[in-house]
Amino acid sequence: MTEKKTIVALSGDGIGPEIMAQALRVLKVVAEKIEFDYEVVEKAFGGAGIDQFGHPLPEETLLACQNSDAILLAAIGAPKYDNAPVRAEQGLLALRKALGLYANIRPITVHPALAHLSPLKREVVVGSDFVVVRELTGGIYFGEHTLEETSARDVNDYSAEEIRRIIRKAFEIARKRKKKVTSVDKQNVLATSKLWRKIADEVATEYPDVTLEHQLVDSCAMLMITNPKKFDVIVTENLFGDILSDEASVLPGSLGVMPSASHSETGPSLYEPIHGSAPDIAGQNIANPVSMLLSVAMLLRESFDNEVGASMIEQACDTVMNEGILTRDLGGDASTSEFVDALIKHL
Ligand SMILES: NC(=O)C1=CN([C@@H]2O[C@H](COP(=O)(O)OP(=O)(O)OC[C@H]3O[C@@H](n4cnc5c(N)ncnc54)[C@H](O)[C@@H]3O)[C@@H](O)[C@H]2O)C=CC1
Ligand SMILES: CC(C)CC(=O)C(=O)O
Ligand SMILES: [Mg+2]
Repeated sequence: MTEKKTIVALSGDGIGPEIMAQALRVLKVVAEKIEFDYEVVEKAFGGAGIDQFGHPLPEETLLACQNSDAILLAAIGAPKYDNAPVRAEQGLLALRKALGLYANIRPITVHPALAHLSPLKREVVVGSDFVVVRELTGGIYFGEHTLEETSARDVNDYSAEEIRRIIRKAFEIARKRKKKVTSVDKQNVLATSKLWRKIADEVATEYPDVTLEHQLVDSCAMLMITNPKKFDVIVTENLFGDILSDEASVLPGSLGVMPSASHSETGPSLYEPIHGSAPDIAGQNIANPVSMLLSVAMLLRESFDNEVGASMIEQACDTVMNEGILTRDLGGDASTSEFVDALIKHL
């Protein structure tokens, strides 16, 4: 008998609880088929943490995450917490830091049968298949922030070691793919980027089988939607990775189909859609659950080495979308739960 695994579920805010409920429904069905023994521990986080405990990362939530085998997060943040003494987003940054989740992996693929869902030309998107490796626990999001009446300051800080480990991670991923790393920076202006580029060149010598190219972030943003097939693994700092990966969602057609995994050096990994809590559509059962479902697939594959369960979910998502059952963000009229009802029939 295999040991029971503990998955912490952080539903958070906005569409978070709706898409988490559907993800757990799917996980239950898949787990029965693949004989995956697990328990779900649900904890308050983000705005929900502020409501219940006065803090976006309550102590018991952090403890449960630290003691888990994997963490599934939906999304946090809502306008009502924007002027709270501690914002919901601070809980997310604090959790990433506390768990040492330095490597955020955001895969982007466009299935040929689903290329029509992209606003971009078919010949541009078909065959796009790359990964954004975003540094997640350093940079400007974690530097000092000062806000005064007539001035403001945010510090962008990176140590050589922080850069080295994320670049190495990108090379390791590239080694198992098309063996190309594009390191994205703004070294024509920023000191942090000059260090970033130097370390990337150093790390490249450890991986003679992988090609390294450098790209400035502004032109990278353009290339990502004019020539996305040129990319295999993009590695970049926290802020740039945040922005570029949301931009990349234009390729498959919606933020609602974009999953991610965040890894530390030793502890549990966290899986979450790249999108936020979408307050504009919360509570209506119309959010696209695919990003959340694909995050569950990544969890099964990467934390539990369960390729069968992961592929089952991924293929079912593709099949249902290919049948034209789509949520509104992709031009359809299926509700969140109708999409998942259809998906469960394909499992
Ligand atoms: N990891 C997280 O929990 C993140 C939280 N946030 C927070 O989310 C809140 C809202 O931020 P926004 O800038 O509006 O970004 P957002 O990603 O929540 O929404 C941007 C747009 O995409 C749509 N969208 C997002 N996910 C969707 C889905 N699954 N299905 C269909 N449409 C979807 C939304 O309706 C909205 O029009 C803020 O408080 C922000 O700080 C933002 C990004 C990540
Ligand atoms: C609080 C933000 C850094 C969340 C976000 O936009 C993200 O991680 O993609
Ligand atoms: Mg983001």
